[in-house]
Amino acid sequence: MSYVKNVLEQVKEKNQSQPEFIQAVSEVLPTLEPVFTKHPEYEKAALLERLVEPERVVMFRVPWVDDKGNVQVNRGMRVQYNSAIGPYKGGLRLHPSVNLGIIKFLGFEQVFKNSLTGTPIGGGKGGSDFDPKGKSDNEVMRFCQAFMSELYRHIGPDTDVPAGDIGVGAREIGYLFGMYKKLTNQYCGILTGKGLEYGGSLARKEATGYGLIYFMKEVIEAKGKSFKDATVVISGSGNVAIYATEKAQEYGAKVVALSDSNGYIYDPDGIKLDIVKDIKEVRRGRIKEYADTVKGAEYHEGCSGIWTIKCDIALPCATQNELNEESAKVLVKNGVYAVGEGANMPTTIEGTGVFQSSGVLFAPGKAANAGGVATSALEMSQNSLRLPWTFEEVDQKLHQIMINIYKQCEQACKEYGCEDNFVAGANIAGFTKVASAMMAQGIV
Ligand SMILES: NC(=O)C1=CN([C@@H]2O[C@H](COP(=O)(O)OP(=O)(O)OC[C@H]3O[C@@H](n4cnc5c(N)ncnc54)[C@H](O)[C@@H]3O)[C@@H](O)[C@H]2O)C=CC1
Ligand SMILES: O=C(O)CCC(=O)C(=O)O
Repeated sequence: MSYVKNVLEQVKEKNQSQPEFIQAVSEVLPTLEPVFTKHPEYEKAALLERLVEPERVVMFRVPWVDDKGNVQVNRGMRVQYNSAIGPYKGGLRLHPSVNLGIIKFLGFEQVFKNSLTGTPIGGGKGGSDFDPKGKSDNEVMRFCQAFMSELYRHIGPDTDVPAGDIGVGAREIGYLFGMYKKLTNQYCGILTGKGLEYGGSLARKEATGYGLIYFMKEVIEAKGKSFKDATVVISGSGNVAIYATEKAQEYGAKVVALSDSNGYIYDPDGIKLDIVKDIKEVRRGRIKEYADTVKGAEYHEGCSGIWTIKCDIALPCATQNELNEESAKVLVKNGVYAVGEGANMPTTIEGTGVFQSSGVLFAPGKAANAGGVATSALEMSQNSLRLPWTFEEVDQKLHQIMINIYKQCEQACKEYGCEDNFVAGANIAGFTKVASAMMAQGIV
């Protein structure tokens, strides 16, 4: 058995109750075989055994009091995965499904993604099984304060810089920042995705969605295709989905569907984004309300039906494993030619296999959605400089970073003979830099 296969077997053995983590590692490791063949010294340094194990996992209780005066207890965690190329960096997720295996899969992905951005950030991820849905602002604030009252001792602007993810937006970042400042008496860039009034960066809110479209533009234009007049289906209706829709529309695409965890909307005339923003960003409502407002739009219960809509480009931007083998086959049958992951690991391994074997251009999340964390790194730079950049400056840097990520993936594919396999390209390109840094830093 090869070294890589052996390590993968160990990961499966040791983490049996963490299916998402095993899935993420199983997607990455086999694609790294040729790198290990080229670098036998990595095996001697047990590089892979060290890479798959987080440097540190912190798990803690989060007690808070709800509006009725009842004490609630959630579980909080932060996985500080790898700091070879910079301080740990990655979002916080608040969702009832959060568990250690999910946060580990996200942290593992983040290591490669952050490396691809070309900025000096290591990988981490955190969160809690707290469900912000249906909670009052005061309850969310008390939860965030309780969460930070433990987390603050493990993070720092040069140690670990969290940000948002599912369920964590500007409101939550504000409450977390306020508590960190109170506890430490320090005003610093401890979180990214901050409000513009207190150290946030212009274009961070838009960055993941815009970055996805910038990346996909490179992918499809290399094959003579364009967003102009393309029919696009996007799942989710949160931060990533909304701004992917905005940029795709700006490039002339017709986005015909969006979803949330209850169901999806189909608007054959093209989604009216101002209505979605009002529902989701202002009123925190359900996507169903769109069909109540817009004539000719349909609402369907259930999430996976969105993939039965005929489209040229599909962009899963909601959550992990939302696009399975069966849905992938339907998309292929309906003529999809490109799929770009705005979410983290939204496609199952089998679904990815269907796209790849059908010649569909498939862009994995760790490359395609890296624009968010890349812009977080730009926010950190602005915080260190104590100077804000204009929207245009940040957006232009983001665009260039996404082009560079595309080029790195393409280059790795060429070098290792896996042309157009962006999964392998992204894994190899992301891994190479982290591996060199780990080798240079000795056995730590
Ligand atoms: N916000 C960011 O900067 C980045 C986010 N991501 C990833 O993008 C994905 C979405 O994150 P955000 O937009 O930030 O979160 P969000 O909380 O703003 O939105 C998530 C959306 O997905 C929907 N959703 C949840 N489960 C669903 C399901 N099973 N089917 C359909 N819709 C579902 C929710 O209703 C919500 O509309 C996640 O996988 C996240 O890890 C990746 C890179 C950066
Ligand atoms: O901006 C960040 O630090 C976090 C982004 C994130 O969580 C992700 O890339 O999945």
